Amino acid sequence: MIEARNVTLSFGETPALRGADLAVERGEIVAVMGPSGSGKSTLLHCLAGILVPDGGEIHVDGRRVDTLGENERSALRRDRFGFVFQFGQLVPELTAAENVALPLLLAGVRRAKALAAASPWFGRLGLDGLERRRSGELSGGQAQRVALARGLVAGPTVLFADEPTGALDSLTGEQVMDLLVASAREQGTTVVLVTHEARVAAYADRHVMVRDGRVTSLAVLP
Ligand SMILES: Nc1ncnc2c1ncn2[C@@H]1O[C@H](COP(=O)(O)OP(=O)(O)OP(=O)(O)O)[C@@H](O)[C@H]1O
Repeated sequence: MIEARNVTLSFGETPALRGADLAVERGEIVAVMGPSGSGKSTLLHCLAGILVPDGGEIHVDGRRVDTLGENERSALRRDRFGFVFQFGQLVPELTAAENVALPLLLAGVRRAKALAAASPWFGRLGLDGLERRRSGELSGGQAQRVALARGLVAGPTVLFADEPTGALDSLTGEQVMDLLVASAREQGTTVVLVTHEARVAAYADRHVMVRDGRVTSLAVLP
């Protein structure tokens, strides 16, 4: 489903990726671990077509991602990928329901239909009654569950999650991870999860370590 081969990327003089290789099977949940600054987020951004590598190849869901133009990459992100980031990054002016519906609205789905598709996610993720709140009126855990619903509402083939529980306390983080994993399994969504926390990585089927811009080890979790 995902294959990265010898991916390199530098920010000016700083090499962030120095020949990273990664393969992820369809439906697999893979945790990308490693020290701060090792290149985890850069690798995720390359896989997701947010950043374009300097070298190497990236194939995701049958498409070569690294050679696509900006418009094609943005269409691929919108249509096939879902995202959850550390701080949720909800649009503050929109209600929770509108935030969840956003990927559908951006894909051209009519407002009523998009909001109808967003609606079941509130019950599914324990957010009933919060549909009309804005992000400033949600707790961190609620906001992150809204962000998770937004990441999954369009039925992505791959969910990219970068430290999705990084801003949450451990209990709230566990609730978010339980929901993320259950929802991904239910939809058969492949998940690439960047985390530096072993507790979070333990939710994955497998973890890989990134060190100095390379994927250095593969391990099957017990
Ligand atoms: N936009 C940028 N401009 C310049 N340098 C960058 C940029 N993004 C990342 N880097 C550098 O690239 C390297 C890899 O960064 P990256 O964010 O991928 O690491 P990370 O493993 O995700 O770290 P963390 O766990 O701290 O988030 C680091 O040296 C970082 O300083």
